[in-house]
Amino acid sequence: MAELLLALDQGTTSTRAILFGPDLLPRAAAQRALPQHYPAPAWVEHEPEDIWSASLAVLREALARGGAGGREVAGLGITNQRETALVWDRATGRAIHRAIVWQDRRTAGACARLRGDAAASALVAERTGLLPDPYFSATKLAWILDNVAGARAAAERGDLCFGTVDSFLLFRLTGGRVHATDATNAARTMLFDIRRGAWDEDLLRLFRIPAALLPEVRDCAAEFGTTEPGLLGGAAVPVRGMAGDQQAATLGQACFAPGMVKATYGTGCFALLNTGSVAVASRHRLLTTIAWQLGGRRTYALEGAIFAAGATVQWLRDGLGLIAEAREAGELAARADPRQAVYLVPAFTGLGAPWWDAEARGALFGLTRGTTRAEIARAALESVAYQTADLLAAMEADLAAGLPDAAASAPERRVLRVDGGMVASDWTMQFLADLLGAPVDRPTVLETTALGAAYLAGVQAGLRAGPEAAGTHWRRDRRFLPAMAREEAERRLAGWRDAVRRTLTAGRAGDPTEAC
Ligand SMILES: Nc1ncnc2c1ncn2[C@@H]1O[C@H](COP(=O)(O)OP(=O)(O)O)[C@@H](O)[C@H]1O
Ligand SMILES: O=P(O)(O)OC[C@H](O)CO
Repeated sequence: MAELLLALDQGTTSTRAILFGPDLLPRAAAQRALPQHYPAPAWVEHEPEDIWSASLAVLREALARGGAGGREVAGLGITNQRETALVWDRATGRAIHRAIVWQDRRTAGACARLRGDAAASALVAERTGLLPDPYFSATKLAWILDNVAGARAAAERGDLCFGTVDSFLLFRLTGGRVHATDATNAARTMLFDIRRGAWDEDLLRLFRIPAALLPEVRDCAAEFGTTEPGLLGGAAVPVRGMAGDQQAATLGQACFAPGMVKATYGTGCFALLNTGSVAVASRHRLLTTIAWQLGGRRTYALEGAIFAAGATVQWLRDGLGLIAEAREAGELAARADPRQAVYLVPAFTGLGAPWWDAEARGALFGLTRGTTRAEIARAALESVAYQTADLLAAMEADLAAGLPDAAASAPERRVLRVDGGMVASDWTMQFLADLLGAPVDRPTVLETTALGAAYLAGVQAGLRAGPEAAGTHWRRDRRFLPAMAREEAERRLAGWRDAVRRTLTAGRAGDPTEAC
């Protein structure tokens, strides 16, 4: 009987496939690194054929390692790096340009002009819940249409397809039969009305995007078609789940109730707070996004993105040479002099939410002759917790203003569920709990993104109950409880906010709860 669930997690730096049992416990996995291309400063591209070949390879490998054939798979769930834009030929499936990655800043000028236009900015915010920023797909797509010879005319004739990575992979897996995406990925394009759940004609006009390019938008758990029989284990595997990676992680963390929040600590950090059926408009420069769409009903989230989380540890290792391996950062931090107040503001590529200061650059404060690599390592790990505290403070303020019931009535809201490579650091997780004054829960399955995709496929296959049902697949590995006195935590937070204020470019305040 087909009861296995296969998840494909196509991320920015790697592509993973995990085969899960019907109990949602991982059985086998495979992974490939994804080459990055930097053709100009601040440009980041991926080769579409690399994305495709790595995806196919890891799917086949995970099946082989799990000793399973395609026939035993009840559903494949696809989850992906979000916003990254691809355009391909509808007849051949060949991309007409490399994928323009979410980190790519080539359209910063166009976005700055848009931000200068109050009516256009308001339209973007109101319809999409986003801010005019190169991060999102719309201006990347427009760039491809304007810079690849003949692309715009071909798009208008309906000869081309646009999609995020999920949509591209689905098209390839189904042999070009299905051009579709899901609501969470559509929500990151800056072309989608998140309240109506439909592509928005005003935005298509604003960004000059022909509607003929766009994929059909489906629920996150849906019939997305079947894979070509020759591709996976000799069978046509049904694709039954799809979600952007941070939304999939929110499902993997079972943050099903309004007020529940998860943070994923990889290179950067993405925190999502479930706001239920209400799309809360942020007054603190957080994003409003679709958490998932099931049975045609949308659940929304507030999202905050931090650009440098694990990246600060990579900097300690590769930039400064202070450590040889990531895990040494925690050991070093534990030996730091507790009397020294050293702060690192890791604005290596500017600061994300709630500041959105692209021009700010990193800074170290509080150095003395007694400062050693231990205090710097501690400041680097602490910076991740301080930034999380800023995000959560902004979320709390938005929630209180936009959803007072959830703010008051969700006891789980005070617990932060964490995942991603960096949560291996017990030292950092303990400091996070200390600073937040709230429990921090680390689950047993840390691959929450793949877990979320498998969960969606399982719901569609009828093997799992949907989020409304009682019970959960989530299991705790460890809870970190706050052990620091509140006054001490507040004193440290005040020191951090002073450091941020001194790092921000002129005219910005250093208090994350000040409305914009
Ligand atoms: N024990 C550890 N302590 C601190 N940071 C760690 C530890 N292990 C891994 N990391 C950090 O976690 C990040 C990798 O996490 P991962 O979830 O794989 O990221 P991504 O998906 O963004 O590539 C790296 O930036 C690494 O520096
Ligand atoms: O691929 P990741 O894990 O770095 O996630 C990227 C995000 O989806 C970008 O929005």
